Amino acid sequence: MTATLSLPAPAKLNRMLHITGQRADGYHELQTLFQFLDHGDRLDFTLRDDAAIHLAPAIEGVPAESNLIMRAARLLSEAAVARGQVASSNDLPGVDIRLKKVLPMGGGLGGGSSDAATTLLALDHLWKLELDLDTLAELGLALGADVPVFVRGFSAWAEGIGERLEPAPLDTPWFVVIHPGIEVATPAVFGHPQLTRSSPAISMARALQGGRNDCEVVVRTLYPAVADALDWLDQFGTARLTGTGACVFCAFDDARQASKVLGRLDSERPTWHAFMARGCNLSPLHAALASA
Ligand SMILES: C[C@](O)(CO)[C@H](O)COP(=O)(O)OP(=O)(O)OC[C@H]1O[C@@H](n2ccc(N)nc2=O)[C@H](O)[C@@H]1O
Ligand SMILES: Nc1ncnc2c1ncn2[C@@H]1O[C@H](COP(=O)(O)OP(=O)(O)OP(=O)(O)O)[C@@H](O)[C@H]1O
Repeated sequence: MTATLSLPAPAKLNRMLHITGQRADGYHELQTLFQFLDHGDRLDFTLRDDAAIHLAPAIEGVPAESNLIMRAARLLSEAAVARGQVASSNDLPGVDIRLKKVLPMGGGLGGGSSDAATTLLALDHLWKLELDLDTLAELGLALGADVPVFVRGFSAWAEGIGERLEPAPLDTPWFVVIHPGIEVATPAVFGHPQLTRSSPAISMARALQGGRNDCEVVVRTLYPAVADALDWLDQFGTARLTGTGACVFCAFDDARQASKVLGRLDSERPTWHAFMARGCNLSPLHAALASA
């Protein structure tokens, strides 16, 4: 009998995001609070009798070899070879990976990064490599700045480019998340001359009291649809951008309030995609793996 490991790849929100500097290689130094949502993609992993790695269905516009899932699988198999755990990647069993894509791409919800982290942890488990989370997070960082937090699996205060992580005791409200139907190019935002790059560094305790997203001003200018979504959601509380957008979110004390706002969206802005989800401080991926 072939066993399938079915795991979530949750979304993240940046509850706040300050840009405190820029490194010599062009990457920006951030201070951000990451929190997971109980909403995201799902990946099924089934071992094969040969050594091939297959992913289906394909994501339109993303060639298989550029898909972060395939890149994560290859990176992990190369690491197993480099560490002498197997002589060649052909000695590892192949795997069929099925992706149920739920999260919008270029949405600031970290979907691709989360898929990559789920793949690293799933294949580490199925290939019985037993790499520790430090090693997997370091491998993940090579795939994207947001991968380490998904590998580690706890809500976090992040510094550096997102790789220095400390657990953060965040509240766990319900969120309404709106995707205004456009894709934001992260490099266009980080490359913009008007981006704030010199916010003073603050403590995590201060950030937990509330903060802004420094990308918001530039994203509002470049993408009027995002500005519209922020302004609409601001009627109900404090609307924020996650990452570099395009998604915006607002926190609510209970599910009833969140669902009322979703109802208003249906009638007032039927072309936007939106969902509600609960914030969680332990990643649903780690919760699922603990019982795998
Ligand atoms: C904005 C955040 O979503 C916050 O969580 C992330 O920092 C972005 O992470 P990501 O989408 O995984 O981004 P990456 O794929 O690593 O980087 C995309 C591009 O954005 C720019 N970039 C990204 C992250 C960062 N801290 N500084 C940057 O300047 C770089 O030009 C980079 O080439
Ligand atoms: N498995 C994947 N899922 C989504 N995007 C992928 C995947 N693999 C590669 N990509 C590429 O990565 C890009 C960014 O996708 P992603 O969904 O991670 O954006 P994002 O939510 O804005 O991420 P972040 O919050 O990390 O900036 C996509 O436009 C796509 O070209």
